[in-house]
Amino acid sequence: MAREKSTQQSPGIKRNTTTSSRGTPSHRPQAWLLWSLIFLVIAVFLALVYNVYFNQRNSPPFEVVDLPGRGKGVIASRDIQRGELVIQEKPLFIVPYSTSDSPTALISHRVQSLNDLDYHAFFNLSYVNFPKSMDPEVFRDEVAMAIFQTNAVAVGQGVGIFPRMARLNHGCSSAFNVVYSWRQEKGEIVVHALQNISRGQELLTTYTDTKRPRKERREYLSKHYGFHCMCSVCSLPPFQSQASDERLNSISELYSLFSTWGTHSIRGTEAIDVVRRIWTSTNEEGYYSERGQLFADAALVSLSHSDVSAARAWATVAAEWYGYELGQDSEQVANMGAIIARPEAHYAWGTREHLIVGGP
Ligand SMILES: C[S@@+](CC[C@H](N)C(=O)[O-])C[C@H]1O[C@@H](n2cnc3c(N)ncnc32)[C@H](O)[C@@H]1O
Repeated sequence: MAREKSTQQSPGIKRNTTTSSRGTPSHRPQAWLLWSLIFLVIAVFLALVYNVYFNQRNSPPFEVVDLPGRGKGVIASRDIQRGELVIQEKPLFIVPYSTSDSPTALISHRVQSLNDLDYHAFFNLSYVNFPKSMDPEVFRDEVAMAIFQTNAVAVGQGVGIFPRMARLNHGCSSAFNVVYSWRQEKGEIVVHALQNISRGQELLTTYTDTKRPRKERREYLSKHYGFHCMCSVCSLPPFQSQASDERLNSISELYSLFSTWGTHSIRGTEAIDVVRRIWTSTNEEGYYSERGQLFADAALVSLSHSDVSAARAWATVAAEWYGYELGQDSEQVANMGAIIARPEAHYAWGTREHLIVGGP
């Protein structure tokens, strides 16, 4: 019946489509319009969401701001995940470690060769340890040298200036949350987040090996960088600061002990045990740097002793931590992949007595 009805009605319906605003057929063009509108709204909404997401992923996740008592510094403009790439930068210039020329003349020459933009970026950087008796407007070469000493970082065979990265302030032990590494093949520096960083938190790198007591760290930082470190570790109350110092000392000693496996002074099983102890102590301290290297060394010990499953297991955790610190696309992660795939193909395979050393 319904079908019959609809067939019978169709001629009249056709006639009515342009004049009537009621009844099913006269709604057809409006329904079409309504659906188009809905699709349009959805498309615009998706484009907006994508745009926001895309911009977030592609604009730097930080801003450089003035921070009382420490000049400029770098603050997260959104939450940053552990392992995220935060800075990728080519140097303004790189100089060799040592030179027969006067270092001041060498730096001055490199700075004079910069284009206007880079020249200003260089002279915008901060500097310390500049004699008060000298007028910085007059002694430009000496200012350039002071800027270089305050901001340059070791890369490959030389020392370079990276103006963006140079805004990162320092933190000790558990306080630093980003790590830089040099990519020789691309001639650039990359900085990765070693810990999750919340929006508004300062990004801190480390200027020195901080696996040493607060007094030593502060002396070094004061001498070379002209500041008294008040990072979250240096500001711990006396009892906790002492506990941290003891842990850091013990971690350093454990690293030294581990290295004696290379001279056959400790057995493979003991070396692996030391790695586990370093892992526990660094967890307690909140010190996450250098783990990729530590676990890669444990993989090396394991495969040298032909312990295939330990080698694979250590290489797996090494790849994870290298991934955070140096990037998933780093050659170190690729090297661990090769060990996981074929430990026996490694040059050190079976170079020590056969031994089950044990995994993580
Ligand atoms: C490489 S620059 C870092 C960026 C610098 N704050 C700026 O304004 O460009 C090194 C200098 O920053 C300052 N600095 C770095 N870390 C600091 C910290 N934790 N506390 C106070 N000052 C710090 C020191 O003056 C140091 O010599």
